[in-house]
Amino acid sequence: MAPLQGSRAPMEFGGPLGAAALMLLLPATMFHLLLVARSGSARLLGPPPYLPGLEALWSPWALLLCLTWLGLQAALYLLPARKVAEGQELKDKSRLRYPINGFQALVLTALLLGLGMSAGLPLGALSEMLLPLAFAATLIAFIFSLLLYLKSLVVPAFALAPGGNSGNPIYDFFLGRELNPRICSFDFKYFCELRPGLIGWVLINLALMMQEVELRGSPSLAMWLVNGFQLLYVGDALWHEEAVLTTMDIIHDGFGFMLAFGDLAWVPFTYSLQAQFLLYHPQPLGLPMASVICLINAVGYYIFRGANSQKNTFRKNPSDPRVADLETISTATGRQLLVSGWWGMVRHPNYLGDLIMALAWSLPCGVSHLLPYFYLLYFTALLVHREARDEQQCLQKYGLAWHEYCRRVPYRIMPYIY
Ligand SMILES: NC(=O)C1=CN([C@@H]2O[C@H](COP(=O)(O)OP(=O)(O)OC[C@H]3O[C@@H](n4cnc5c(N)ncnc54)[C@H](OP(=O)(O)O)[C@@H]3O)[C@@H](O)[C@H]2O)C=CC1
Ligand SMILES: CC(C)CCC[C@@H](C)[C@H]1CC=C2C3=C(CC[C@@]21C)[C@@]1(C)CC[C@H](O)C[C@@H]1CC3
Repeated sequence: MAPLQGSRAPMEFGGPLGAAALMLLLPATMFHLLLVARSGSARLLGPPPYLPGLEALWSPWALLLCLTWLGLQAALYLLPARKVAEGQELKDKSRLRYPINGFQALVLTALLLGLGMSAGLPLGALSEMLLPLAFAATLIAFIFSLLLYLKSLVVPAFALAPGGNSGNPIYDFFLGRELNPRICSFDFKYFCELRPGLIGWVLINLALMMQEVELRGSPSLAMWLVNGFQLLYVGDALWHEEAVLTTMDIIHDGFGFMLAFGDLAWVPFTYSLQAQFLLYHPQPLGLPMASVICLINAVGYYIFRGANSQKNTFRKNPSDPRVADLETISTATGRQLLVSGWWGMVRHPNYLGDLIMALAWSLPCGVSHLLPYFYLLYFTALLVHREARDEQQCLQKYGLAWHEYCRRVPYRIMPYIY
Protein backbone atom coordinates (compact mmCIF):
# COMPACT_ATOMS: atom_id res chain seq x y z
CA MET A 1 0.00 0.00 0.00
CA ALA A 2 1.59 3.33 -1.04
CA PRO A 3 1.58 5.92 1.76
CA LEU A 4 -0.67 8.92 1.16
CA GLN A 5 1.28 12.07 0.36
CA GLY A 6 0.86 15.86 0.58
CA SER A 7 -2.64 17.23 1.10
CA ARG A 8 -4.09 13.67 0.95
CA ALA A 9 -2.04 12.47 3.94
CA PRO A 10 -4.08 12.33 7.17
CA MET A 11 -3.13 15.12 9.58
CA GLU A 12 -1.43 14.20 12.85
CA PHE A 13 -1.10 16.04 16.20
CA GLY A 14 -4.72 17.33 15.95
CA GLY A 15 -4.18 19.16 12.65
CA PRO A 16 -3.45 22.91 12.43
CA LEU A 17 -5.21 23.67 15.73
CA GLY A 18 -3.23 20.99 17.57
CA ALA A 19 0.00 22.19 15.95
CA ALA A 20 -0.70 25.82 16.96
CA ALA A 21 -1.54 24.74 20.52
CA LEU A 22 1.64 22.66 20.77
CA MET A 23 3.77 25.54 19.51
CA LEU A 24 2.58 27.58 22.52
CA LEU A 25 2.27 24.77 25.02
CA LEU A 26 5.72 23.21 24.55
CA PRO A 27 7.79 26.38 25.17
CA ALA A 28 5.40 27.37 28.00
CA THR A 29 5.91 23.96 29.65
CA MET A 30 9.68 24.22 29.30
CA PHE A 31 9.76 27.66 31.00
CA HIS A 32 7.34 26.45 33.68
CA LEU A 33 9.68 23.55 34.49
CA LEU A 34 12.74 25.80 34.57
CA LEU A 35 11.00 28.16 36.99
CA VAL A 36 9.51 25.59 39.34
CA ALA A 37 12.69 23.48 39.51
CA ARG A 38 14.40 26.33 41.39
CA SER A 39 11.40 27.33 43.48
CA GLY A 40 11.12 26.21 47.10
CA SER A 41 7.91 24.22 46.67
CA ALA A 42 8.93 22.70 43.27
CA ARG A 43 5.30 21.92 42.45
CA LEU A 44 4.82 20.49 38.97
CA LEU A 45 1.09 21.12 38.98
CA GLY A 46 0.87 24.58 40.48
CA PRO A 47 1.34 28.05 39.07
CA PRO A 48 4.97 29.09 38.49
CA PRO A 49 6.49 31.00 41.42
CA TYR A 50 6.61 34.19 39.32
CA LEU A 51 6.26 35.27 35.72
CA PRO A 52 9.65 36.40 34.44
CA GLY A 53 9.85 39.74 32.67
CA LEU A 54 11.70 40.20 29.41
CA GLU A 55 14.80 41.35 31.34
CA ALA A 56 15.04 37.91 33.00
CA LEU A 57 14.61 36.08 29.70
CA TRP A 58 16.50 38.13 27.17
CA SER A 59 20.28 38.31 27.27
CA PRO A 60 22.49 38.99 24.24
CA TRP A 61 25.23 36.97 25.99
CA ALA A 62 22.96 33.94 26.20
CA LEU A 63 22.16 34.27 22.51
CA LEU A 64 25.85 34.59 21.70
CA LEU A 65 26.62 31.53 23.83
CA CYS A 66 23.94 29.46 22.06
CA LEU A 67 25.19 30.53 18.63
CA THR A 68 28.80 29.78 19.62
CA TRP A 69 27.69 26.34 20.82
CA LEU A 70 25.91 25.65 17.52
CA GLY A 71 28.97 26.91 15.61
CA LEU A 72 31.29 24.64 17.61
CA GLN A 73 29.10 21.58 17.06
CA ALA A 74 28.76 22.42 13.34
CA ALA A 75 32.56 22.67 13.06
CA LEU A 76 32.96 19.28 14.80
CA TYR A 77 30.35 17.80 12.43
CA LEU A 78 32.45 18.93 9.47
CA LEU A 79 35.64 17.24 10.73
CA PRO A 80 36.71 14.04 8.91
CA ALA A 81 34.52 11.11 10.03
CA ARG A 82 35.54 7.52 10.85
CA LYS A 83 32.78 6.40 8.48
CA VAL A 84 30.30 7.86 6.01
CA ALA A 85 26.95 6.02 6.08
CA GLU A 86 24.27 5.90 3.42
CA GLY A 87 20.68 6.69 4.37
CA GLN A 88 17.52 4.94 3.18
CA GLU A 89 16.56 5.12 -0.48
CA LEU A 90 14.69 8.34 -1.33
CA LYS A 91 11.78 8.91 -3.73
CA ASP A 92 14.19 9.69 -6.58
CA LYS A 93 16.07 6.41 -5.82
CA SER A 94 19.13 8.29 -4.53
CA ARG A 95 20.67 7.86 -1.07
CA LEU A 96 22.11 10.64 1.07
CA ARG A 97 25.46 10.28 2.81
CA TYR A 98 25.96 11.07 6.51
CA PRO A 99 29.17 11.48 8.52
CA ILE A 100 29.42 9.15 11.52
CA ASN A 101 31.45 11.29 13.91
CA GLY A 102 28.99 12.14 16.71
CA PHE A 103 30.92 10.27 19.40
CA GLN A 104 34.10 11.98 18.22
CA ALA A 105 32.26 15.33 18.62
CA LEU A 106 31.34 14.37 22.21
CA VAL A 107 34.94 13.45 23.07
CA LEU A 108 36.37 16.59 21.45
CA THR A 109 33.78 18.75 23.24
CA ALA A 110 34.79 17.12 26.55
CA LEU A 111 38.48 17.78 25.81
CA LEU A 112 37.82 21.43 24.93
CA LEU A 113 35.73 21.80 28.06
CA GLY A 114 38.44 20.21 30.19
CA LEU A 115 40.97 22.66 28.76
CA GLY A 116 38.60 25.57 29.35
CA MET A 117 37.90 24.53 32.93
CA SER A 118 41.58 24.07 33.75
CA ALA A 119 42.05 27.62 32.42
CA GLY A 120 39.39 28.83 34.87
CA LEU A 121 36.16 28.64 32.83
CA PRO A 122 33.36 28.90 35.46
CA LEU A 123 31.11 26.16 34.06
CA GLY A 124 28.88 26.19 37.15
CA ALA A 125 27.78 29.73 36.27
CA LEU A 126 25.85 28.24 33.34
CA SER A 127 23.27 26.94 35.82
CA GLU A 128 22.39 30.58 36.66
CA MET A 129 21.77 31.33 32.98
CA LEU A 130 19.37 28.52 32.10
CA LEU A 131 16.35 30.81 31.69
CA PRO A 132 17.95 33.24 29.18
CA LEU A 133 19.71 30.33 27.45
CA ALA A 134 16.41 28.49 27.01
CA PHE A 135 14.83 31.71 25.72
CA ALA A 136 17.66 32.18 23.20
CA ALA A 137 17.41 28.52 22.10
CA THR A 138 13.63 28.93 21.59
CA LEU A 139 14.19 32.09 19.56
CA ILE A 140 16.78 30.32 17.43
CA ALA A 141 14.42 27.35 16.92
CA PHE A 142 11.59 29.69 15.76
CA ILE A 143 13.78 31.64 13.34
CA PHE A 144 15.47 28.49 12.09
CA SER A 145 12.07 26.80 11.48
CA LEU A 146 10.92 29.85 9.57
CA LEU A 147 14.02 29.73 7.35
CA LEU A 148 13.50 25.98 6.84
CA TYR A 149 9.88 26.64 5.87
CA LEU A 150 10.91 29.33 3.36
CA LYS A 151 13.62 27.06 1.95
CA SER A 152 11.08 24.26 1.50
CA LEU A 153 8.97 26.48 -0.76
CA VAL A 154 11.63 26.40 -3.48
CA VAL A 155 12.60 22.72 -3.46
CA PRO A 156 11.22 20.16 -5.95
CA ALA A 157 8.19 18.08 -4.90
CA PHE A 158 10.22 14.88 -4.46
CA ALA A 159 12.24 16.56 -1.66
CA LEU A 160 9.12 17.09 0.49
CA ALA A 161 8.20 14.93 3.50
CA PRO A 162 5.16 12.68 3.05
CA GLY A 163 3.26 14.34 5.92
CA GLY A 164 4.31 17.97 6.24
CA ASN A 165 3.02 19.49 3.03
CA SER A 166 -0.70 19.67 3.66
CA GLY A 167 -0.97 23.21 2.29
CA ASN A 168 -1.84 24.60 5.75
CA PRO A 169 1.08 26.90 6.67
CA ILE A 170 0.72 26.48 10.47
CA TYR A 171 0.60 22.70 10.30
CA ASP A 172 3.42 22.51 7.74
CA PHE A 173 5.58 24.97 9.72
CA PHE A 174 5.14 22.76 12.80
CA LEU A 175 5.73 19.38 11.14
CA GLY A 176 8.25 20.50 8.53
CA ARG A 177 7.80 20.43 4.76
CA GLU A 178 11.21 19.38 3.51
CA LEU A 179 12.38 15.88 4.40
CA ASN A 180 16.16 16.38 4.38
CA PRO A 181 17.03 20.09 4.26
CA ARG A 182 20.71 20.46 3.40
CA ILE A 183 23.23 23.04 2.30
CA CYS A 184 25.86 21.15 0.28
CA SER A 185 26.50 18.04 2.38
CA PHE A 186 25.47 19.66 5.71
CA ASP A 187 22.27 17.91 6.80
CA PHE A 188 20.40 20.15 9.26
CA LYS A 189 17.98 17.55 10.64
CA TYR A 190 20.59 14.85 11.21
CA PHE A 191 22.94 17.42 12.77
CA CYS A 192 20.31 18.79 15.15
CA GLU A 193 18.83 15.41 16.15
CA LEU A 194 22.02 14.20 17.82
CA ARG A 195 24.61 16.92 18.42
CA PRO A 196 23.81 20.35 19.92
CA GLY A 197 20.84 19.21 22.03
CA LEU A 198 22.10 15.87 23.32
CA ILE A 199 25.64 17.09 24.04
CA GLY A 200 24.14 20.33 25.42
CA TRP A 201 22.03 18.23 27.80
CA VAL A 202 25.06 16.52 29.39
CA LEU A 203 26.90 19.85 29.45
CA ILE A 204 24.05 21.45 31.44
CA ASN A 205 23.99 18.42 33.77
CA LEU A 206 27.72 18.86 34.36
CA ALA A 207 27.29 22.59 34.98
CA LEU A 208 24.63 21.82 37.60
CA MET A 209 26.99 19.35 39.24
CA MET A 210 29.81 21.93 39.30
CA GLN A 211 27.42 24.44 40.86
CA GLU A 212 26.51 21.87 43.51
CA VAL A 213 30.22 21.51 44.31
CA GLU A 214 30.44 25.31 44.55
CA LEU A 215 27.47 25.45 46.94
CA ARG A 216 27.98 22.33 49.07
CA GLY A 217 31.61 21.34 48.63
CA SER A 218 31.06 18.06 46.77
CA PRO A 219 28.57 16.49 44.38
CA SER A 220 25.83 14.42 45.99
CA LEU A 221 25.42 10.72 45.22
CA ALA A 222 22.05 11.48 43.60
CA MET A 223 23.68 14.04 41.29
CA TRP A 224 26.40 11.51 40.38
CA LEU A 225 23.80 8.94 39.43
CA VAL A 226 21.72 11.33 37.30
CA ASN A 227 24.83 12.64 35.53
CA GLY A 228 26.25 9.14 35.02
CA PHE A 229 23.02 7.55 33.72
CA GLN A 230 22.28 10.37 31.30
CA LEU A 231 25.88 10.53 30.05
CA LEU A 232 25.67 6.80 29.34
CA TYR A 233 22.44 7.38 27.38
CA VAL A 234 23.88 10.24 25.32
CA GLY A 235 27.20 8.45 24.76
CA ASP A 236 25.29 5.37 23.62
CA ALA A 237 23.15 7.41 21.17
CA LEU A 238 26.27 8.99 19.65
CA TRP A 239 28.20 5.71 19.56
CA HIS A 240 25.28 4.12 17.67
CA GLU A 241 24.70 7.26 15.64
CA GLU A 242 24.08 5.34 12.41
CA ALA A 243 20.91 3.83 13.91
CA VAL A 244 19.24 7.25 13.88
CA LEU A 245 19.18 7.04 10.07
CA THR A 246 16.34 4.49 10.28
CA THR A 247 14.17 6.44 12.75
CA MET A 248 10.86 7.94 11.60
CA ASP A 249 12.27 11.41 12.30
CA ILE A 250 14.86 10.98 9.55
CA ILE A 251 12.90 8.77 7.12
CA HIS A 252 9.39 10.13 7.42
CA ASP A 253 9.13 13.49 9.22
CA GLY A 254 10.02 16.82 7.69
CA PHE A 255 12.24 19.24 9.56
CA GLY A 256 10.01 21.89 11.10
CA PHE A 257 9.36 23.55 14.45
CA MET A 258 8.57 20.29 16.26
CA LEU A 259 12.00 18.78 15.70
CA ALA A 260 13.95 22.07 15.66
CA PHE A 261 12.50 23.14 19.01
CA GLY A 262 12.61 19.55 20.34
CA ASP A 263 16.26 19.09 19.44
CA LEU A 264 17.63 22.55 20.26
CA ALA A 265 15.59 23.65 23.28
CA TRP A 266 13.35 20.91 24.69
CA VAL A 267 16.01 18.21 25.02
CA PRO A 268 18.76 20.21 26.76
CA PHE A 269 16.50 22.28 29.03
CA THR A 270 13.83 19.76 30.05
CA TYR A 271 15.80 16.51 29.92
CA SER A 272 18.18 18.05 32.49
CA LEU A 273 15.25 18.61 34.89
CA GLN A 274 16.35 15.99 37.44
CA ALA A 275 19.80 17.61 37.82
CA GLN A 276 18.14 21.05 38.05
CA PHE A 277 15.84 19.76 40.78
CA LEU A 278 18.72 18.20 42.71
CA LEU A 279 20.74 21.42 42.72
CA TYR A 280 17.96 23.30 44.51
CA HIS A 281 16.47 20.37 46.46
CA PRO A 282 19.30 18.10 47.67
CA GLN A 283 18.12 14.57 48.38
CA PRO A 284 19.74 12.13 50.80
CA LEU A 285 20.53 8.81 49.09
CA GLY A 286 22.11 5.84 50.81
CA LEU A 287 24.31 3.24 49.12
CA PRO A 288 21.73 0.39 49.26
CA MET A 289 19.07 2.50 47.50
CA ALA A 290 21.66 3.83 45.03
CA SER A 291 22.61 0.21 44.18
CA VAL A 292 18.96 -0.69 43.54
CA ILE A 293 18.59 2.35 41.26
CA CYS A 294 21.79 1.40 39.39
CA LEU A 295 20.36 -2.08 38.91
CA ILE A 296 17.10 -0.66 37.50
CA ASN A 297 19.07 1.52 35.07
CA ALA A 298 21.23 -1.46 34.07
CA VAL A 299 18.14 -3.62 33.38
CA GLY A 300 16.59 -0.80 31.32
CA TYR A 301 19.79 -0.26 29.39
CA TYR A 302 20.22 -4.01 28.78
CA ILE A 303 16.72 -4.25 27.22
CA PHE A 304 17.06 -0.95 25.30
CA ARG A 305 20.47 -1.77 23.83
CA GLY A 306 19.71 -5.46 23.28
CA ALA A 307 16.51 -4.69 21.36
CA ASN A 308 17.98 -1.85 19.28
CA SER A 309 21.13 -3.81 18.42
CA GLN A 310 19.16 -6.96 17.54
CA LYS A 311 16.97 -5.04 15.07
CA ASN A 312 19.88 -3.06 13.61
CA THR A 313 21.99 -6.21 13.13
CA PHE A 314 19.03 -8.00 11.54
CA ARG A 315 18.23 -5.09 9.20
CA LYS A 316 21.89 -4.84 8.09
CA ASN A 317 22.38 -8.58 7.57
CA PRO A 318 19.65 -11.12 8.39
CA SER A 319 22.20 -13.95 8.05
CA ASP A 320 24.43 -12.54 10.79
CA PRO A 321 25.01 -15.47 13.22
CA ARG A 322 23.77 -13.32 16.14
CA VAL A 323 20.27 -13.11 14.60
CA ALA A 324 20.17 -15.89 11.99
CA ASP A 325 18.33 -18.29 14.34
CA LEU A 326 15.52 -15.87 15.18
CA GLU A 327 12.03 -16.60 13.89
CA THR A 328 10.71 -14.19 11.25
CA ILE A 329 7.62 -13.35 9.18
CA SER A 330 8.06 -12.58 5.47
CA THR A 331 6.39 -9.48 4.06
CA ALA A 332 5.38 -8.52 0.51
CA THR A 333 8.18 -5.90 0.46
CA GLY A 334 10.87 -8.60 0.68
CA ARG A 335 11.83 -7.41 4.19
CA GLN A 336 11.20 -9.65 7.17
CA LEU A 337 9.86 -8.97 10.65
CA LEU A 338 11.39 -10.55 13.74
CA VAL A 339 8.89 -12.50 15.86
CA SER A 340 11.23 -14.01 18.43
CA GLY A 341 14.02 -12.61 20.59
CA TRP A 342 13.37 -9.13 21.98
CA TRP A 343 10.91 -8.30 19.16
CA GLY A 344 8.84 -11.39 20.01
CA MET A 345 8.32 -10.20 23.61
CA VAL A 346 6.53 -6.92 22.78
CA ARG A 347 6.31 -4.88 19.58
CA HIS A 348 8.53 -2.13 21.01
CA PRO A 349 10.97 -3.67 23.50
CA ASN A 350 13.37 -0.73 22.99
CA TYR A 351 10.68 1.66 24.33
CA LEU A 352 10.23 -0.57 27.39
CA GLY A 353 13.96 -0.39 28.17
CA ASP A 354 13.96 3.37 27.60
CA LEU A 355 11.04 3.81 30.03
CA ILE A 356 12.74 1.70 32.71
CA MET A 357 15.81 3.92 32.40
CA ALA A 358 13.58 7.02 32.64
CA LEU A 359 12.32 5.69 35.99
CA ALA A 360 15.90 5.15 37.19
CA TRP A 361 16.76 8.76 36.31
CA SER A 362 13.94 10.09 38.52
CA LEU A 363 14.35 7.81 41.53
CA PRO A 364 17.56 9.51 42.84
CA CYS A 365 15.39 12.60 43.35
CA GLY A 366 13.32 10.80 46.00
CA VAL A 367 9.56 10.52 46.13
CA SER A 368 8.67 13.76 47.93
CA HIS A 369 8.03 15.68 44.66
CA LEU A 370 6.30 14.86 41.39
CA LEU A 371 8.46 17.32 39.42
CA PRO A 372 11.47 15.02 38.75
CA TYR A 373 9.01 12.42 37.40
CA PHE A 374 7.89 14.82 34.68
CA TYR A 375 10.31 13.19 32.22
CA LEU A 376 8.84 9.74 32.89
CA LEU A 377 5.27 11.04 32.38
CA TYR A 378 6.09 13.04 29.26
CA PHE A 379 8.18 10.22 27.83
CA THR A 380 5.42 7.65 28.37
CA ALA A 381 3.02 9.93 26.44
CA LEU A 382 5.63 10.54 23.71
CA LEU A 383 6.38 6.84 23.25
CA VAL A 384 2.72 5.76 23.30
CA HIS A 385 1.99 8.35 20.61
CA ARG A 386 5.15 7.47 18.68
CA GLU A 387 4.31 3.78 18.84
CA ALA A 388 0.85 4.49 17.37
CA ARG A 389 2.42 6.54 14.54
CA ASP A 390 4.95 3.79 13.85
CA GLU A 391 2.19 1.10 13.83
CA GLN A 392 0.32 3.15 11.24
CA GLN A 393 3.42 3.43 9.06
CA CYS A 394 4.23 -0.30 9.44
CA LEU A 395 0.63 -1.21 8.56
CA GLN A 396 0.95 0.80 5.35
CA LYS A 397 4.34 -0.78 4.58
CA TYR A 398 3.63 -4.39 5.49
CA GLY A 399 -0.20 -4.78 5.32
CA LEU A 400 -1.28 -8.35 6.16
CA ALA A 401 2.16 -9.34 7.47
CA TRP A 402 1.88 -6.58 10.08
CA HIS A 403 -1.53 -7.91 11.16
CA GLU A 404 0.07 -11.33 11.54
CA TYR A 405 2.90 -9.81 13.62
CA CYS A 406 0.34 -8.09 15.88
CA ARG A 407 -1.50 -11.39 16.29
CA ARG A 408 1.72 -13.23 17.21
CA VAL A 409 3.02 -10.41 19.46
CA PRO A 410 -0.10 -8.82 20.95
CA TYR A 411 1.48 -6.38 23.42
CA ARG A 412 2.92 -3.07 22.26
CA ILE A 413 5.33 -1.90 24.97
CA MET A 414 4.66 -3.58 28.33
CA PRO A 415 4.01 -7.36 28.40
CA TYR A 416 0.47 -8.21 29.64
CA ILE A 417 -0.32 -4.52 30.28
CA TYR A 418 -0.12 -2.51 27.05
N1 LIG B 1 14.76 9.87 24.60
C1 LIG B 1 13.91 10.27 23.70
O1 LIG B 1 13.37 11.38 23.75
C2 LIG B 1 13.54 9.36 22.58
C3 LIG B 1 14.13 8.12 22.46
N2 LIG B 1 13.77 7.28 21.46
C4 LIG B 1 14.47 5.98 21.36
O2 LIG B 1 15.06 5.92 20.08
C5 LIG B 1 15.10 4.58 19.62
C6 LIG B 1 14.54 4.51 18.21
O3 LIG B 1 13.13 4.62 18.27
P1 LIG B 1 12.13 4.78 17.01
O4 LIG B 1 12.81 5.47 15.93
O5 LIG B 1 10.87 5.36 17.54
O6 LIG B 1 11.70 3.35 16.55
P2 LIG B 1 12.28 1.90 16.48
O7 LIG B 1 13.76 1.83 16.59
O8 LIG B 1 11.49 1.08 17.41
O9 LIG B 1 11.96 1.51 14.98
C7 LIG B 1 10.67 1.19 14.50
C8 LIG B 1 10.90 0.48 13.19
O10 LIG B 1 11.49 -0.80 13.43
C9 LIG B 1 11.11 -1.71 12.42
N3 LIG B 1 10.47 -2.83 13.09
C10 LIG B 1 9.38 -2.83 13.89
N4 LIG B 1 9.10 -4.07 14.33
C11 LIG B 1 10.05 -4.87 13.81
C12 LIG B 1 10.29 -6.25 13.90
N5 LIG B 1 9.52 -7.07 14.60
N6 LIG B 1 11.35 -6.76 13.22
C13 LIG B 1 12.15 -5.96 12.50
N7 LIG B 1 11.96 -4.63 12.37
C14 LIG B 1 10.92 -4.10 13.02
C15 LIG B 1 10.13 -0.96 11.53
O11 LIG B 1 10.86 -0.34 10.46
P3 LIG B 1 11.46 -1.16 9.19
O12 LIG B 1 10.68 -2.43 9.08
O13 LIG B 1 11.28 -0.22 8.06
O14 LIG B 1 12.91 -1.41 9.52
C16 LIG B 1 9.63 0.16 12.42
O15 LIG B 1 9.17 1.24 11.68
C17 LIG B 1 14.30 3.75 20.62
O16 LIG B 1 15.18 3.06 21.46
C18 LIG B 1 13.54 4.78 21.44
O17 LIG B 1 13.31 4.32 22.74
C19 LIG B 1 12.83 7.64 20.55
C20 LIG B 1 12.22 8.84 20.63
C21 LIG B 1 12.51 9.81 21.65
C1 LIG C 1 9.09 18.80 21.37
C2 LIG C 1 8.25 17.61 21.26
C3 LIG C 1 7.73 17.15 22.56
C4 LIG C 1 8.82 16.48 20.50
C5 LIG C 1 10.29 16.46 20.44
C6 LIG C 1 10.79 15.14 20.09
C7 LIG C 1 12.30 15.06 20.17
C8 LIG C 1 12.76 15.61 21.48
C9 LIG C 1 12.68 13.60 20.01
C10 LIG C 1 12.19 13.02 18.66
C11 LIG C 1 13.03 11.84 18.46
C12 LIG C 1 14.13 11.93 19.24
C13 LIG C 1 15.14 10.96 19.40
C14 LIG C 1 16.11 11.09 20.36
C15 LIG C 1 16.12 12.30 21.24
C16 LIG C 1 14.79 13.00 21.32
C17 LIG C 1 14.17 13.23 19.97
C18 LIG C 1 14.99 14.23 19.19
C19 LIG C 1 17.26 10.12 20.48
C20 LIG C 1 18.44 10.77 19.77
C21 LIG C 1 17.61 9.86 21.95
C22 LIG C 1 18.70 8.82 22.11
C23 LIG C 1 18.30 7.51 21.45
O1 LIG C 1 19.33 6.56 21.57
C24 LIG C 1 18.01 7.75 19.98
C25 LIG C 1 16.87 8.77 19.88
C26 LIG C 1 16.36 8.94 18.47
C27 LIG C 1 15.08 9.76 18.49
